[in-house]
Amino acid sequence: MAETSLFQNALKQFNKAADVMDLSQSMRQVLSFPKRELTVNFPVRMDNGEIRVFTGHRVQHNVARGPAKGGIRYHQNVTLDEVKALAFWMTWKCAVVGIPYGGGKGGVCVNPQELSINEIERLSRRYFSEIQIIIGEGEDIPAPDVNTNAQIMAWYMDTYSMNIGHSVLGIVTGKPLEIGGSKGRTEATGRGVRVVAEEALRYKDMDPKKAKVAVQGFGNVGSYAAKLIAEEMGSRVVGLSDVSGGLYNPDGFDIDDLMAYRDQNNGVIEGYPKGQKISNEDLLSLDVDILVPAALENAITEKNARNVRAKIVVEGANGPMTPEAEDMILANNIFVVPDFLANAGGVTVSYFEWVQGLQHYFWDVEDVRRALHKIMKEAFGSVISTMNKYSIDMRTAAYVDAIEKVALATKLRGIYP
Ligand SMILES: NC(=O)C1=CN([C@@H]2O[C@H](COP(=O)(O)OP(=O)(O)OC[C@H]3O[C@@H](n4cnc5c(N)ncnc54)[C@H](O)[C@@H]3O)[C@@H](O)[C@H]2O)C=CC1
Ligand SMILES: O=C(O)CCC(=O)C(=O)O
Repeated sequence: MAETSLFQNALKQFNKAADVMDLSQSMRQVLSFPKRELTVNFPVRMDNGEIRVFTGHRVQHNVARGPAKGGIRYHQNVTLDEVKALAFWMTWKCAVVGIPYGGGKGGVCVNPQELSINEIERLSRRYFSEIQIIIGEGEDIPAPDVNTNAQIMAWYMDTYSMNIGHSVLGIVTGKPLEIGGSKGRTEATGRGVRVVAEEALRYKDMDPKKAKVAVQGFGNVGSYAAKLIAEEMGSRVVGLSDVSGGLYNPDGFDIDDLMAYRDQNNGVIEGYPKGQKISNEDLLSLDVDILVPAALENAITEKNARNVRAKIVVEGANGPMTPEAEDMILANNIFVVPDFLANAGGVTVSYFEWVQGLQHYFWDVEDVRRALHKIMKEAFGSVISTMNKYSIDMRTAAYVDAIEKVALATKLRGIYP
């Protein structure tokens, strides 16, 4: 059976909102197509002296509201179709929270677990040089995503700066603090998830202190979402999982302890002693108030959607639910806070980092957190108003809010479809 295209799934979501807005066919076309798609095949010398050729992509979906912005992932399943979908969602993400960017995304088809740290450095530097023809601090600004981190951003920044001849802080975000990173960026996506999770509970008249939570994915997004939901909202995180499997503890996990364990244990939670072992499928069907899928796309499909028992799903990952699964989830009266709103905290603090880098003036962490909280809360409130105005689901409402902004920018710039 042919794999479902992630980009086609994303277009289905977009068209559902475009129908609600009665968006013209010509504007639909303008907003559907990616502006640029670059594929690069490039050689990397392995530690044993052999040369391997890797394939990477960088897609800029839309730049009507500002430079393209979005992360770069390293994963063995990266395809151009996936990167197109992820770039598409970045356009709506930046628009829904009102930061002045378009959407971009990149990826390299590689399993980084199979490479040494030196091989990853060589791959990162070569990939970044290859895509340099379309990036720039005013054109397209990459950031971390799955399996990339501050160290890799440092190599990107250094590679670009060497080629230009001086340090260019605004070329990438998610950098280490010592070379122009922003305080609060590492935790930012998880913090944004925590803000909308609390808003969703409030909207549903539920008490955060009594809420039970399950989180799929214990990387950057999942671990900080779990930590802040537990520490700041007082909710009990009873289920967690990653690529190695899941864990259940009805009393709630100590997230700092688990993060420390993961960091000493090849990046996975497998073998953590203070929890009962469960599978990733079991995790999705736990009897909790909030489920946070924060791993990869298509975690919830029509095959397992009927097992989801959470009252609220807050999508930390990009595209964790297929459109067919969402129909089933909504039919079961489960409230869904959509990905490109729920996980917009990361790009929002990336925006703060970019501004700080351009100005060479750096903020306190309290200022970063306060500004992030305000943006996330206001975007949530605005999408809820749109949802209630049109009697639509929250994802469609988030698209309506975002499409309105991008379509208006497109018209103002002189295209009149
Ligand atoms: N890092 C960021 O700032 C942002 C990331 N995202 C999205 O959040 C998601 C997670 O990204 P990060 O946390 O940055 O990646 P990461 O690489 O830090 O962590 C990914 C996590 O998912 C787990 N995982 C991988 N395959 C899995 C599977 N089949 N089942 C269960 N768990 C699995 C990994 O073990 C790891 O714990 C992705 O969809 C990403 O695009 C969205 C917004 C911003
Ligand atoms: O921080 C950024 O610029 C983008 C993060 C990202 O890739 C995402 O939000 O999916």
